[in-house]
Amino acid sequence: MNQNTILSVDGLRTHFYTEQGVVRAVDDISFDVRQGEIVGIVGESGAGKSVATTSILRLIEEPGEIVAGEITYQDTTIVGFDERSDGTLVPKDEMLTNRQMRSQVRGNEIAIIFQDPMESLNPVYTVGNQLQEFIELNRDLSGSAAKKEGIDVLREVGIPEPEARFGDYPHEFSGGMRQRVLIAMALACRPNLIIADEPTTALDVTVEGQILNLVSDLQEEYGTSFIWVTHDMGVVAEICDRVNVMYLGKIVEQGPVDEIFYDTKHPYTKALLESVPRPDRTVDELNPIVGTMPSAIDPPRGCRFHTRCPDAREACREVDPQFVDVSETPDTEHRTACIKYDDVGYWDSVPLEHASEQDTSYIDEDQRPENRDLEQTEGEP
Ligand SMILES: Nc1ncnc2c1ncn2[C@@H]1O[C@H](COP(=O)(O)OP(=O)(O)OP(=O)(O)O)[C@@H](O)[C@H]1O
Ligand code: NI
Repeated sequence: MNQNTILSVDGLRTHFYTEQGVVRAVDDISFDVRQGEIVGIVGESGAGKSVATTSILRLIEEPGEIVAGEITYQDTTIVGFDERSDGTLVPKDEMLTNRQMRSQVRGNEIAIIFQDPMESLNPVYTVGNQLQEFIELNRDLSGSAAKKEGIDVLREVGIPEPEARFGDYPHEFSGGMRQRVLIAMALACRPNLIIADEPTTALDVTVEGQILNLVSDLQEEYGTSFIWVTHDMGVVAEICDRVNVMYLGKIVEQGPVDEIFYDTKHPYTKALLESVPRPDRTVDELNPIVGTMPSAIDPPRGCRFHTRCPDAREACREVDPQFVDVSETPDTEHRTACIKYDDVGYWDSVPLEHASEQDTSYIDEDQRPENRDLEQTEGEP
């Protein structure tokens, strides 16, 4: 572990016990966050990004459950299990209670900003009212001091005439301004870590750019760490220092942003990069990722991405890829879970054929639509 690590997530699994089966939303992920950096979690819809971040705050609700792993924030155990002699896992004694999570961690140490500000802001109270109450609850300030702090923080996130806007209701703010209010609220408690779950997805590109600039500035000024959740590699390029690429409950690649962009290892990361606009490419060069993500209830065996992977081979259906270090230098910490880099039979194995959008790799070779020919039907009655 790096000495500046403030949060470490190790082997986290969060599952949902539904009538349809067990949803393996987060299925053994490990990553960390260091002081003052912005760490991205990127992936398509349903990859498990939000479940991962809500697990960190222990906000997972029924039928969901954190079933394994450790989450450590500074010296405190947010999640941890001891193994009994019969193999069952029991929560560790030192694990924070729900009450401690509420009073010591959420809000004042770790704050979260959600995608939809209207869900986090109460429409019947003024923005100033909510901000002031939040500050009074979480900091040692009351009355006019809390109000002054609220106005200051609104000014800081770039809300013009904050004194006047303090008495406005949430609906009187534009989408971008509401998002700034949420950032103000998160900042008002001076947290050490802010988790932002797609906070700019609903905004137009210009406003998104302004918010990202604001976050970069604040991050520099306060040294706050961020976990930034997004499906957009462009956003990752703009603000993140390191990134975790998630696919179907797993992290498939992690490392410094430059490495991930210019020395991409995992085929899924490559596909994600090719599917979003980049300043160095024209729109014509965009390639959407073929197919849809399989269900997290019954994920594919072997590598979970093999059903859509352009590089998949037979071995990818069998071997569960381990996270391997692909760093060129000792301190880069670039890892990926793809058997190409793990020398476990990939190169000797036969490429899988992907029939356009539909995955037929589970069908016997000679039964695939493209291989069925007259010779085979001859033997039939
Ligand atoms: N309450 C729940 N009950 C059952 N399954 C759930 C629940 N919440 C999430 N899931 C499942 O967990 C998986 C991961 O969901 P999650 O919301 O973390 O994805 P995401 O990466 O955040 O996607 P998006 O980009 O759309 O926000 C999905 O298969 C989702 O259906
Ligand atoms: Ni989400």
